Amino acid sequence: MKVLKFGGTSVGSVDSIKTVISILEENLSKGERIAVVFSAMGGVTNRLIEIGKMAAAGNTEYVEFLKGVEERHFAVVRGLIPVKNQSSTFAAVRGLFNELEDILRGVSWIRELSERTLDFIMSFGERLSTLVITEILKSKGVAAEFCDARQVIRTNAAYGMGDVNFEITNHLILEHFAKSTALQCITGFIASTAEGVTTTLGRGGSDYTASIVGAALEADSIEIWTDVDGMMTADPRKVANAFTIPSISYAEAMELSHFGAKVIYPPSLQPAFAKNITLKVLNTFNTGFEGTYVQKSANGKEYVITGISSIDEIALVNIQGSGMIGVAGISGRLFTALSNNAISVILISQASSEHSICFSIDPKNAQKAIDVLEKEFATEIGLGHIDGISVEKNLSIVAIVGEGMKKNTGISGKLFSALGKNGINVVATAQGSSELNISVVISKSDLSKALNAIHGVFFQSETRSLNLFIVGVGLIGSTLIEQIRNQTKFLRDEKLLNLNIAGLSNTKKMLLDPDGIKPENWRDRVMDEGVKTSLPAFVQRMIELNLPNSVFVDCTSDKDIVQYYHMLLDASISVVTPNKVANSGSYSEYIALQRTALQRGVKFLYETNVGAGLPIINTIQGLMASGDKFLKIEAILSGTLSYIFNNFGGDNRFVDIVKEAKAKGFTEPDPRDDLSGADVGRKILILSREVGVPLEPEEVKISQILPGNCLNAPTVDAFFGELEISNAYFADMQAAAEARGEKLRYIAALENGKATIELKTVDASHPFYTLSGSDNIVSFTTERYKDRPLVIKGPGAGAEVTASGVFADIMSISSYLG
Ligand SMILES: NC(=O)C1=CN([C@@H]2O[C@H](COP(=O)(O)OP(=O)(O)OC[C@H]3O[C@@H](n4cnc5c(N)ncnc54)[C@H](OP(=O)(O)O)[C@@H]3O)[C@@H](O)[C@H]2O)C=CC1
Ligand SMILES: N[C@@H](CC=O)C(=O)O
Ligand code: NA
Repeated sequence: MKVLKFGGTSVGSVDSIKTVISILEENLSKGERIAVVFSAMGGVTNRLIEIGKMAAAGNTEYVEFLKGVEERHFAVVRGLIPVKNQSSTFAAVRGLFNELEDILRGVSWIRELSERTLDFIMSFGERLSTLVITEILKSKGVAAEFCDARQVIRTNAAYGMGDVNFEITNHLILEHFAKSTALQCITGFIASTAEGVTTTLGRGGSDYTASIVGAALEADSIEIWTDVDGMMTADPRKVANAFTIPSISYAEAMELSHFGAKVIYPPSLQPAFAKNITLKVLNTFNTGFEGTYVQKSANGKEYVITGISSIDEIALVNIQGSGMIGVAGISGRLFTALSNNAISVILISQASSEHSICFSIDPKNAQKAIDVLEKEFATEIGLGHIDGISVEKNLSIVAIVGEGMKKNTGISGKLFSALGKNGINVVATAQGSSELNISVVISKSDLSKALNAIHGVFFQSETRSLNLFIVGVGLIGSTLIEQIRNQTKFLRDEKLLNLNIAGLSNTKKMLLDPDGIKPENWRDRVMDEGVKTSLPAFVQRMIELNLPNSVFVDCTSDKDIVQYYHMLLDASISVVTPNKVANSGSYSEYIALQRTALQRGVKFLYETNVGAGLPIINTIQGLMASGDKFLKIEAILSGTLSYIFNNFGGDNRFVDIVKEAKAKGFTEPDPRDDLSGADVGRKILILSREVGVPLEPEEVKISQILPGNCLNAPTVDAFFGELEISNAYFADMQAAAEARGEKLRYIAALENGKATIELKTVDASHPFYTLSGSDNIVSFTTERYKDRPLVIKGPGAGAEVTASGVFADIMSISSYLG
């Protein structure tokens, strides 16, 4: 025996009822014994309540509303019953509406709508839908019978939420089913008292009916047909990656649905659970969907948690005071006072210090709770034993649920770290000792971010998203976007990672789109949809969007942008940048950024500040963390100058080689920064700071390679002009070195706390002699690398290597976020 239940949407239209009929026919064709429970047509119950209230208020417009409800039922009769059989059903439906009209007239006359009357009015919803569908089945030759649940389900007279008398009910159901083998079409939601007065079953009503009938008949299974694909790992409206849970235990279903998952209302399924009956949640609108199985214990769990749920809006009440410590009975009085005033408590948290108790409630009850508690504890407040009672609003609860928590450690760690890394403050937390649920109270504005971040870390075989906001789409920025484009499939398939470009900007236009800007058409979109650039607006919008796993990527060489780093890190947004400005300003600024990132638990990564993609900063940070001491650094840190000195000579003009370096993407946006030594100066300064030498920019001693006329050129064009006329200056320098069998090298060094940059000539015995292209080389002498220094060498400038270094920083944030 199987009991099927179809909800309001499933019986809400001609088309959906057609599907319902075919599902029933298919079951019958297999020879399976089934019974079926129907809800009222979607929206009808609410409409009937509204109509009842209108009538009670003397508003005669209810008559029109009622006509609408009648018409919906007539439309189903017309649509699904052959014309020759329609009249008897029309008559039966009309009969019910006549009865309803009489009652409503009575309500409007006496202007009173008791719970008892309302139950009776509501009962028409299920009676009508079930009557019509029974007639449709009969017209198709199915041996179907209308079963008015008021004949078989007995409750007390608690109108609105009748308390079922199972002993009598079970007996009545068994007796009823013994009488006939026809398909019983049962009205959901309704019941009656022993005196025959109509009652309803409260929340989850028709599910409850199915559960009561299924349990009484000891059915093999109960199928709850809804309009969604079963129970999901999270609310799909809030978490795009949410997916269907294939199997879930009764207890988990209880926990999940308590917090928002409205697909089923498990308390109403208790009778079926008590008899160990398997419940399947299926989708009338997707009959291929296999369903969520709800059973005593779930099978084959792939993840440690089963789902995440939330309550969007709660208020947190806090009561605290030193007089509460060690005093028995405070919480007893507190919760009794609340319960006496019908204030339901959603979550409770008390630390072992007993200094405070906080609990969350529906915000509607907040003021009432304060009044009640101030009255209850008036004496203690007067004596100063209790400081007072405060309420915080605009909060939400997020709960992770799953029986896997019992067996696995580190779950709460994972939860809190996902929240922490996304800068989400946990206001309160509670975990039951059943270890089935960990709940956290957070700010409502962080709800969506929290749900997505948590879903990402717990359901990792689902693709996670990193949201990138890239400012600067010049050489490096656009190369980065191209690399992202080429790696999209690999990252998605192999790393389950989606790099979502949620914002882009250059100096003219900016575009933010949380749904993503595709790397395939970003130029067109920025051009067409972008608005005038405003960095403050870009940053503000980013913070407002509050997307989880956000990363700000600064691919400019702008000075002003740096002031936003703090704000971003403070908002728990990681920053990745090849821009050296922030780290080469004052030491206090450098250290402040490091601290903010550390405090906020986010990342500030800038590997490409020195040696482009070469792993220089990471190497230093690794050595420093493990306790090595740096004794000396010697390095060639300019890709541009390296390229120039490796290629200048012979017939080549100096200015042409500089232009080549620029064309190859080695130079700074302003090549004077490279040739003036400023760029190398910034790099050795950053390296000094990384190894623990707190230098200021002016302490780096830079010796110039440029003659004064070039150095002072006011514009880039003028600079190239001066280079043209200074060719002999550079040619002589190069020739003199060559004559000695040596090469020109612009070498930065840090030793004894002093940073210097000098143009030197090196002979073939020097490790810096054999460089080519835009090579950088760094030699670290440390306590551990004393006899033979640690050397890192390779191309240290260029679009591809720099963009890939930025990419690597982004990837390391993705692994950090987990
Ligand atoms: N080239 C290399 O090998 C290496 C470069 N770097 C660093 O990479 C960074 C980028 O260099 P590169 O790509 O060559 O520079 P580009 O000049 O090619 O690009 C800079 C981009 O930043 C944009 N931009 C500048 N200021 C702002 C602002 N205030 N708001 C919005 N957008 C802005 C520019 O917009 P618009 O197009 O409108 O001008 C442009 O899109 C620099 O900091 C550089 O030092 C680091 C290591 C190696
Ligand atoms: N312009 C720089 C690029 C890397 O920082 C260089 O030439 O090294
Ligand atoms: Na680097």
